[in-house]
This record gives sequence, structure tokens and C-alpha cells, in this order.
Amino acid sequence: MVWKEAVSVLQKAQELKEPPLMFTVFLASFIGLAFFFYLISNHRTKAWRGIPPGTFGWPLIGETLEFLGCQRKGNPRDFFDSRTQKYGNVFTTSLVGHPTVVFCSPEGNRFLFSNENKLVVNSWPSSVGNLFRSSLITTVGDDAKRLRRILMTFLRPEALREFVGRVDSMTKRHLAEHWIGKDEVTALPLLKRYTFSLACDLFASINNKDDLDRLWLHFMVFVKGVMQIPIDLPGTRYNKAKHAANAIRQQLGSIINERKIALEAGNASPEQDLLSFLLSNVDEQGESLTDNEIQDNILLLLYAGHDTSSSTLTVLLKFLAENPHCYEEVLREQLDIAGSKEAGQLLEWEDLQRMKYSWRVAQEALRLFPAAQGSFRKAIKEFIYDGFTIPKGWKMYWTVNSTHRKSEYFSNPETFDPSRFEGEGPPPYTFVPFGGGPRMCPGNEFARLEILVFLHNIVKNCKWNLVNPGEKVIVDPMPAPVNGLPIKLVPHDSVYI
Ligand code: HEM
Repeated sequence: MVWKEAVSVLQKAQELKEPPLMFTVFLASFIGLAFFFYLISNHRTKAWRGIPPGTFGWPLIGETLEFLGCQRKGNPRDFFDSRTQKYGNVFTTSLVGHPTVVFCSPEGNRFLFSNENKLVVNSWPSSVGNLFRSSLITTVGDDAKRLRRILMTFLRPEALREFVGRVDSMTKRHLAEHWIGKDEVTALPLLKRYTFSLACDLFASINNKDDLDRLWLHFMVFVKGVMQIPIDLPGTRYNKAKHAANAIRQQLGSIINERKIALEAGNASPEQDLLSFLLSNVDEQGESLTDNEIQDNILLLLYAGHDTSSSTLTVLLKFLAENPHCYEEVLREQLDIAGSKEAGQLLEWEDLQRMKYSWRVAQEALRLFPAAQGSFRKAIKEFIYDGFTIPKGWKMYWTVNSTHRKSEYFSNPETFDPSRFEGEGPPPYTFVPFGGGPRMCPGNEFARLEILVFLHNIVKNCKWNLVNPGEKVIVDPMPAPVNGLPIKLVPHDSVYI
């Protein structure tokens, strides 16, 4: 309320060009009120018996700035470690405007993953909800199950296997255009462009350069505004993201209309891409998704599906440059697969199943630099966890950072060691880059497909050396080397392609 009033006074003042004194008085009162609520909220955390210990921080922003600050400094764990040391594996904070209980252990992960729709439901901050509207990420219960079922018609392995060759040939084109023959490249921007183009092609057959460029520009603005405090004022990251999302929806809207006509006329295939799947598949009631639902879900998949994979591929290239013995092992595996194929024959689903070592390398990269840091749930009823009361309506957060680098679960946790994924692998609920339970990432097989196909093609072509050895990786909002990972490419003496 206080915040809304503040915003509306500021907006009015901007429109009327009122004198600065008005602002000063208002700002002073606002800061005074904020401080007052800060004291009250912290007092309440201690005094409210039964809830997990912790502090709420400042009104509205809570401890969000510290949470995001630790990520941007490259140490997302610090936020959690400092609190678990003080309060234990379950503690209270306030993130993006909500009191939030953070669960920091494999038991906490298991509890949240297995109680979806029983005690908790998925619940992202309002900034995410407002931007993604009627997509899977904002729906719960039966609505979410329905959307998930329809999206999985495209994302399940049986459907994806038909797209492996297309991904392989796109990857070869991308490498030929942007990597091969170059002395030095900056990996992250190229990989973002690679995963974005791939997603645009497979989701909506968008492959015309002008359309891609237009979408890309809007997307870059959109991505920056997603995990922000939702201050809807001109110039804020959130406000720009809202406008960018509308522009993207408009572009998708025209594509949907054209596709409907093409499908009806038999000029497009129902198995052509995600869009065709969504237009051709119906739910149990015999209804297909509305145009708005299709736009929102494609927007979500483009968002969830391109930055995550490009971030993972970038850190993967970094680790392979730093660990030449792992690179050699990946190369051996990929050359074995390449050697079993006819000249010019594209990769197939079965080839991906043989890339066992390469996938362990990718998993180890995801352990050390998970693309997604965790996600939110909301209590649909009051319940007790570990002796603490979680009030109805409160948010909860699970985080990969509570287990991925802990020596209790991973020996020498800071060492890059793909062999830890051999055999049974890590203990249950300790390695959770894709989450778990009914809300587990539905794009995990798609991500595996993109990552392995890229790896296959790049190692066949070259080795690479880091231009800035030891380049720091920050998280904003995905892990990213601060300079985008410039690398020197070293082509093989023999050509394996
Ligand atoms: C390395 C790549 C990826 C990682 C690490 C990753 C990780 C995650 C995580 C941790 C979640 C949250 C799960 C939860 O709430 O418990 C999630 C959700 C989601 N991911 Fe991914 N993801 C990746 C790639 C993809 C791709 C390629 C797509 C799409 C093709 C995708 C689509 C989604 C969607 C739609 C959700 C929301 C699911 C829901 O709310 O039910 N992700 N992902």
C-alpha cells in the first residue's frame, strides 16, 4: 500500500511538475515509514513463535538486494550459508516482497517436491506472474497439469527424437557461420544466439533473419526484467520487460494466425514445431489452447529454454578448457560416435544415449554453475515442517545452492570431477539442477539434446584456450563469465566433420 501510494505520488508529481520540496517531504516520510516497518517486521520475526528463525529485512524489498547481490558477486551460496549457520537448514527471510521460508537441505528439497498440490503450489514472484500471464509457470493444480500435458506432447523424448537431425544441421550451420575459421570468439553471446535461434526454429519455425533479429532485441530487454522488484515506472527494468513482452506476443500472434491458415490448407505439418503441436493437440475436454495461452507459453519456453542452455554450454566450455583430460575424453567419445556414422549422416536420438561421458561433464558443469538457482512455492494450508509452523499463504524457496557444493554430499565439492556421476551418482535430492516432482523442468530432455549436439560438433572441430584464465563467473540472473568467455580456437590437424 505504502509503496503504491509512493509510486502514484511520484507519477503525479512527474506529470504536474510539482516543486521539489513536495518530493523531499514525501521521500522523508516514506523513508521514515519504511524504517518503522523494518523495525516492526524484524521484531515480529523474532516474536512470532513457531515460524522458522530469520529476519524479514526491509519492507517491500526485504532481503532481496542482498539475495541478488550475492548472485551478482558470483557467490550465490553466501546468502544461504550465512543464514543456515545462524538459523539452521530452514530459515525465514523476505524476498521480492513476500515473507519466504527457505528450505536448505536434501530433506527440504524432497519435502517441497513431493508435496506439490498437497501442502504447497508453485508460486513465482508477482514480477514473473505479470510477465508470463497464463503460462505454465503461473498456473497451479489441474490447470498446470493440463498445460504441462499439452506442452509435453512436444517436449517428451518420443517427440524430440524426430528433431535431433534438425538440431544437428542447425548446429553445424551455426558453427560454420560463427566459429569455424575464427581465431578468437566470445562464447556467451554466440551461444545465446545459438540456443535462441534453435528455440525459435523448433518452437515456431522462426528462422528468417529479420524476424529473428526483431524478436532477439525484444527478448534481451525482456530477460533483464524478469527477476526484478516489480516497480512499474518508466525506465525500470521491469517496465521495459513488460513492453518487450507485449511486442513479442504481438509478433507471435501474427505467426499463430498465419499458421492456423497454413494448417487448415494443409500447407504446414502438425508435427512441424511446438506451435503446430499446440494448435493440433487438444486436452481431455477436447479443447485446444487459446491464442493467448499459446503466446504466453511460447514466451515462457523461449525464456526458460535459451538462457539456461547457453549459460550451461558457456561454463561447460570453460571447464573443458581448464580440464584438458576431460576434453580428451569427450573428444574420444564423440569421435567414436562420429566414426560409426556414414559420411554426411546426421545425429540420431540413439547417438545421444551413447554420449554418457559427455553428459556427465555437462552434469558436473550444472552442479557447479546451475543455470537456475531454485524456485518458489506457496503454502496452501498451514503445516509443520521440522517442528516449525509454515503459515498458510507464505512463500517457500528451494535452492540448488544449499546442496550442490556441500562436502557432505560431494567430496572435494569445488573440484570439477565428472566421475562423481558414474554408477548410482549423488545421493537423492542433492543434485537438483532441474528441480524435482510434478514441477520438475519439462525442458530437461530438450536441454540435454541442445547441449550434447553442440558438444559433439564443437569438439570434432577444435580445441580452445581461455583468453582470460580464471575469468570470474557471476549470476545475473544465470551464471555468466564476466567478459562473456573469450576463447582462442585451435582447429584439429585432421578434420573430423
Ligand atoms: C540447462 C538447462 C535448464 C535448466 C538447468 C533448467 C532448470 C529448471 C528449474 C530448476 C526449474 C524450476 C523447477 C521447479 O520449480 O521446481 C525449471 C522450470 C521450467 N523449465 Fe527449465 N531448465 C533448463 C532448460 C529448459 C528448457 C530448454 C526449457 C524449454 C524447452 C525449459 C522449460 C522450463 C519450464 C516451462 C519450467 C516451468 C515448469 C513449471 O512451472 O511447471 N527449461 N527449469
